[in-house]
Parts: sequence; C-alpha cells; structure tokens
Amino acid sequence: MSILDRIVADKKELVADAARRMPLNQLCARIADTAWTARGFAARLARPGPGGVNIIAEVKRASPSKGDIRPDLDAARCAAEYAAGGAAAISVLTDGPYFKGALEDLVRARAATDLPVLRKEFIITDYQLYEARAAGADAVLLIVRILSLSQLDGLLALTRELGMDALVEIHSAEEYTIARAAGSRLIGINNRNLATFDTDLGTATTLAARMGPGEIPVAASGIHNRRDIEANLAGGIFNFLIGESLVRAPDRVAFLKELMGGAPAAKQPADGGI
Ligand SMILES: O=P(O)(O)OC[C@@H](O)[C@@H](O)c1c[nH]c2ccccc12
Repeated sequence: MSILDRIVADKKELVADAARRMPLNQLCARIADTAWTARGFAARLARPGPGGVNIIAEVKRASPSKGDIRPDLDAARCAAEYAAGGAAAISVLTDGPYFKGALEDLVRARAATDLPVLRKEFIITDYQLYEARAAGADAVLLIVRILSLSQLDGLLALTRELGMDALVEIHSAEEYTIARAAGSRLIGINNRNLATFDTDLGTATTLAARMGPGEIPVAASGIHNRRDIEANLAGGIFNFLIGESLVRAPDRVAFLKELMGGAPAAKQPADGGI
C-alpha cells in the first residue's frame, strides 16, 4: 500500500469521525450564520502580479516525504509574513496525521491577512468542502489522482455552489485529460509524485506546454530558488505553490521578495548560530 493510499484510507475514517461530531446539517447552519465574502483565489491567479510572478505560499509544518519541517510553526504569524513578502495567496495544509496541520490553522491564517486562502487537503467527500467553507476557505485543492472523473465532477460542482474556487491537481498527461474533461481552468501541476515522492521540476513545464489559452497552470512542489522560478517563467508559468523552502527560510519576507525577482535575501543562519 503506498503512503498516498494510506493517507486516503485514514482520511475516510477521519471524515466519518468529524461528521459524527458535527453533522452536516449543523455545519450548513454554521455556514448560513457566518458572514463570508470570497477573496477571489482564481481571479488573483489569472494574470501575473507585480514582478510577473504569483506565489501561493504554503503553511506546512511537516510532510510524509520530509518529516518535520517546522513542527511548531504558527500559522497566523507565518501567513502574515507571507503577506508582507508579497504572496498572492496562502495555502494551508489542514491534514493532521501526516502534515501536522488543522482546519483551525486555516481560520487563523485567513484572519491574519487579506489574501485568499486555499484548503490544502486530501478531499474525497462533499463533507470536506462544507468544512472548508465553514472555516472560511476561498479555494480547495482537488487531487485528480485520488478521484474518479465522476467524483471530480461532483466535487467541482459543489465547490462552485459554495462560492469557492478549485485548484485541480495533476501530475501526468492522463490526469490532465481528466482535469480538462471536468472543465477545470485552474490546474496545479505537482512536480512531486504523491505515491513515490519523486520530484522532477520538468513536470510542470512539460504539462503546461499542452495547455490551452483558457487554462491557468500553477507549478507546485520542489521550488527552491529564483532559478527554479525563472525556468518556469520561460515555460509560460507564472503561478507557483511553494511550501518547504519558504517555511525553512530564516527571513520569509526577504526570501519571498527574492523569489519574486527582488534583491537576494541575505544569507542568515537558520538557528541563530554564526
Ligand atoms: O513544500 P514544497 O515542495 O514547496 O511543496 C508545496 C506543495 O506543492 C505540496 O505541499 C503539495 C502539492 N500537492 C499536494 C497535495 C497534498 C499534499 C501536499 C501537496
């Protein structure tokens, strides 16, 4: 069983537990009772921002491929730093067991900035979309690899009905065909294979080259420096989803500015040493 299969199997149980604690009708009542205005995730990524680059900066404490990154990361503070550095949007990993995240992180990250916020999660059921919306998410990730076309169709329709945007994630030409059949415009190309963790930065540029003018690619995973960004810009991609390298940066504001084409961030020791 691959790690991805395990994550998805665990997720089914977690969602069932969550639905027992908070039944769908209560979740819907909470949505109806809470004022919320979408911050326009997809609209923000439709064209390049200042410097020609949009960065979706991710709040990521840990991952199954890297283990602990910053296990004690404060989601609100981190999001505020991302906003100060010029991020176009924030992504928050809400998976607990494998990424040490929580929906509460999304709530706090969104309250700390004016930016649109993406729920980064292994979404397999409608319930998780209602949860995302109740937490205030502007957008959700839908991963083609873990969904059938009919599931993807249904989840996409409900995402829109709830007023959110979807970032549909692919990793191969076959998955691109499915994303396109579902009618998704905003397409995340994961450079990392979620089952093996192999990361190849050429994946995004290769798949983006197949896309039509109405489709907006987002290069995701394994982006570490300005050179990586420039290679993608040359391939026509101006949206980037970046987690680990941003979380680890000693000065996240300066590093973001550097990634967007500003002056290089000063090299600082990560832990206060010399
Ligand atoms: O930390 P990185 O290598 O910059 O990657 C960020 C993001 O792309 C990655 O977290 C991600 C992309 N797709 C996912 C799906 C599930 C979990 C995580 C992900």
